Amino acid sequence: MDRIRIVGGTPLKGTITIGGAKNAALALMPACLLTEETLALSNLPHLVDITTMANLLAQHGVTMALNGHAANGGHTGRVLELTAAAIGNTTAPYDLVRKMRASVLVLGPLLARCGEARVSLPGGCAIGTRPVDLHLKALEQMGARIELDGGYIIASVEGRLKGAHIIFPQITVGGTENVLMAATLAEGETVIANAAREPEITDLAECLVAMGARIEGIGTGTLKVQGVPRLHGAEYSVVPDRIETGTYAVAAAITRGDIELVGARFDLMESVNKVLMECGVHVEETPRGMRVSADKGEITGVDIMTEPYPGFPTDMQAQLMALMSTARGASMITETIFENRFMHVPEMTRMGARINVHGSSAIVRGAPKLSGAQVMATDLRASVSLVLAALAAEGETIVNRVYHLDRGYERVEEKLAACGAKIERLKDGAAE
Ligand SMILES: CC(=O)N[C@H]1[C@@H](OP(=O)(O)OP(=O)(O)OC[C@H]2O[C@@H](n3ccc(=O)[nH]c3=O)[C@H](O)[C@@H]2O)O[C@H](CO)[C@@H](O)[C@@H]1O
Ligand SMILES: C=C(OP(=O)(O)O)C(=O)O
Repeated sequence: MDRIRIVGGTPLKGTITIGGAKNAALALMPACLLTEETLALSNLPHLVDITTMANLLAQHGVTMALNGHAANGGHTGRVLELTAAAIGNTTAPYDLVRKMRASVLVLGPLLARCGEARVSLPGGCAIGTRPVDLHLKALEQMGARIELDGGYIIASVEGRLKGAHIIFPQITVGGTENVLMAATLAEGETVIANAAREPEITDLAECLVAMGARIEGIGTGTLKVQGVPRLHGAEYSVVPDRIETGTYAVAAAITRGDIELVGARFDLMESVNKVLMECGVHVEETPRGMRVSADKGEITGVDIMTEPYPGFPTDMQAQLMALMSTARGASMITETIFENRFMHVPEMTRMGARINVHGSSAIVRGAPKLSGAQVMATDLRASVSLVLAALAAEGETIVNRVYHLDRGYERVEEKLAACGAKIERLKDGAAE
């Protein structure tokens, strides 16, 4: 298994280009199942999770053409044409779903288009149990019959799904996406109240509108969808990744460097930027994106609580914890979305970070210095938080189990090395 070797201590300086958002792309790709025409997605990131979703869609009968790297509004990224002319298979098998939980996003579209779907239940993962009960209850409200059998969700509906008034008891990003896609082809009006407002949902809703869906309230907590009998093809560009942006913003801050994040959407970064500025990081919008810099010794501890958008994202919690580990003073980081998202703590502690976890909160006391160590990555954002800590640490760090990182970060070592980081990938079997 590949590992990453980092020798820390260099302030990072330069530019990093931000790619398309993994979590937007993973919702946009299954939307192709809603029409027999072609959905062309540009600014698609080159990530393992995207390949997994492409493999899943291919076995449902989707044909795909990848049109290489294309310039797209200043961003780089690939264009993928997805055509679900005929859906030959409505089963999403365990082997693909277990690799990536977002696979469950084929459920709503398959049910709406084909009247049936058999989707493996995604299991829990390192960050929590992550049930999909709210997705299923909402689809049942829309007239679907749902049974669980042999680890599979078996869903069917006679005729079309029916519009319904859905009130999510808890904000769910995936649940909102599944129901939103299903509702576009349902009979009548669906209201989704307490809908998630993440920019990735706005991206999905705008793409669905480009495909002929009728959706009101985009970007708000109440989505109103008038179902239509069919959708058509469209061309759509994936929104830049706000979590990748935030991660590299922390790379600039933690190394007390200066990086311009080209292609970043400044307007989507409000909660993250507010925290960065509160702890003394300089953040400014530039014509090409945003610039993040920090001076030596300047960062102070701040308290953070993760919340649904527009609050501080759980997907940035581990990265901020790495930064707080190098800050002056203490900070309290409270995780409210997932019950087990502090898996990075013991590994950061091995690098000299001073962190105590009490239930859903972690108290971080800034350490005078972090030191390089062998560490193990447990999930995607935990992995990158260890890379960030390593960039600031004295000496050498080896991050093991790098495959988590490749799920969500494109060419991470190349992007960081271009800003002066001493970082290399040790290929499976290579000497340390
Ligand atoms: C591919 C993708 O976009 N992943 C993101 C998505 O995950 P995902 O869509 O899985 O996250 P949700 O917003 O659904 O989960 C939020 C919370 O609700 C709970 N829940 C959710 C659904 C359900 O039916 N029942 C239930 O109890 C979950 O266990 C979790 O505690 O949003 C998360 C929250 O911003 C992000 O961290 C993930 O990166
Ligand atoms: C938790 C994440 O992804 P997923 O929902 O695919 O596990 C993430 O992107 O941080």
